[in-house]
Amino acid sequence: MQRDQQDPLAKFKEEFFVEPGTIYMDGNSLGLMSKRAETKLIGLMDSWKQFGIEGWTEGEHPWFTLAETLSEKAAPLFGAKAHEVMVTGSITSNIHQMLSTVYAPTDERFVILVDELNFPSDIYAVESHLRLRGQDPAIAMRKVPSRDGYTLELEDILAEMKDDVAVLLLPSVLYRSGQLLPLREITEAAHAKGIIAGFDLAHSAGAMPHDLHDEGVDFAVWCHYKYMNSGPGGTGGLYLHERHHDLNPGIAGWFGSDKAKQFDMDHSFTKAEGAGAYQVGTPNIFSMAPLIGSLELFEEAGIDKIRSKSLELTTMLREKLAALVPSLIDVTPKADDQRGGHIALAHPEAARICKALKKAGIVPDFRAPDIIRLAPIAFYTSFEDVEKVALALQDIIEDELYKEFSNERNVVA
Ligand SMILES: Cc1ncc(COP(=O)(O)O)c(C=O)c1O
Ligand SMILES: Nc1c(O)cccc1C(=O)C[C@H](N)C(=O)O
Repeated sequence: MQRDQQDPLAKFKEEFFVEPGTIYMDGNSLGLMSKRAETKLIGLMDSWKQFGIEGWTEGEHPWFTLAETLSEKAAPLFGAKAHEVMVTGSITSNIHQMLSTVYAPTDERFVILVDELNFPSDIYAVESHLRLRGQDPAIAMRKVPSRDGYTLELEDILAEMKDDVAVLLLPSVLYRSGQLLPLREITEAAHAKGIIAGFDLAHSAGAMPHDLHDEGVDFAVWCHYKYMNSGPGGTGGLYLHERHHDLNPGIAGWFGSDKAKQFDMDHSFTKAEGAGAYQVGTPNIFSMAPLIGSLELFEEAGIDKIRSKSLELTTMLREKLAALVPSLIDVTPKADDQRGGHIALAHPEAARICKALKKAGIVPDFRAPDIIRLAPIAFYTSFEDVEKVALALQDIIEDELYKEFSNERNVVA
């Protein structure tokens, strides 16, 4: 296809292990392995083999400073200063860390604002955090309602920013519909009301550029295993605006120490400067290793080019589907600046349509109750792949090929 020939990112497909005969559209949940990720993972296992304990300070990527080195390289993807980002933890553990650090409830201001469509783990984290602080989540957690069950209105978010709200935690991109929220407007409105603004970037990290520092965002958390292809359980990330760096970590551990002091083994904690302070225990070195390779690819491809290609791929997909399969209801917002890297299609038979897609060699995912998510990934999806997916969906729905499957979800996707 001509568009593939003109695509400046087409060459990156061969950097990835794409199973022959399949089209992988689930990189919004778990990105594929790249050859460089594999090489770096093997490289770090080799340094364990070769150096033993000395691997902390020897080898191509010494483990003691690996998280800091990766954070510096990742920071530009988030529009953050190097010392505002830390590769550590998981989204959920980082939510606990950030709330334990910035949430300072008073009798007047104690509510954490989330939304009705928020990812369950974020809700569980907020509820359990509130309980630990002696708050009743039924009162101290408030949810912005959704009018249509798929998206949020800015107006409704702003309306919930009442005087008793201390912190808000919203997604950048909603995991089901793919709606991208306006982080700058939300943050500015939150600050005008004295509210700390935090975001879960799970579905925007690696899919688009961010501007966290200039937007004034207070904190953010994300994972690297989706668009950043760091592998299942790959170490996550957090951002804390430098204006908060005087705060002691709510959950402290020795890897949050000033590195020069850490091995003094002193019982008084000397906090690292910057976001490094919010690390806890020993970093999961092998769960970070793939990210060394992934970040090289991001540096070479450029996040702006990745975002443009992603928008072109998703535009093509939804235009073709609108023409070929009108019974699929595209619930992702139309405007480019209001959507992330995947598109969400609602259909009453969604669970079994996904199973039929898998039988046809296409990997989507299903999210209850009725959503098919499709994420063409700039690094490894071609325009030709997108066309094939649209045609396969047309066959599956027109010929009712999905009827050979039960309309129940699988365990994971
Ligand atoms: C928006 C969102 N938040 C949180 C999570 C869970 O994050 P983790 O399991 O890395 O803590 C996910 C995905 O699993 C997610 O999509
Ligand atoms: N984190 C995941 C996992 O550990 C297993 C399976 C899937 C996931 C996911 O990331 C799901 C994803 N956050 C979603 O948007 O549904």
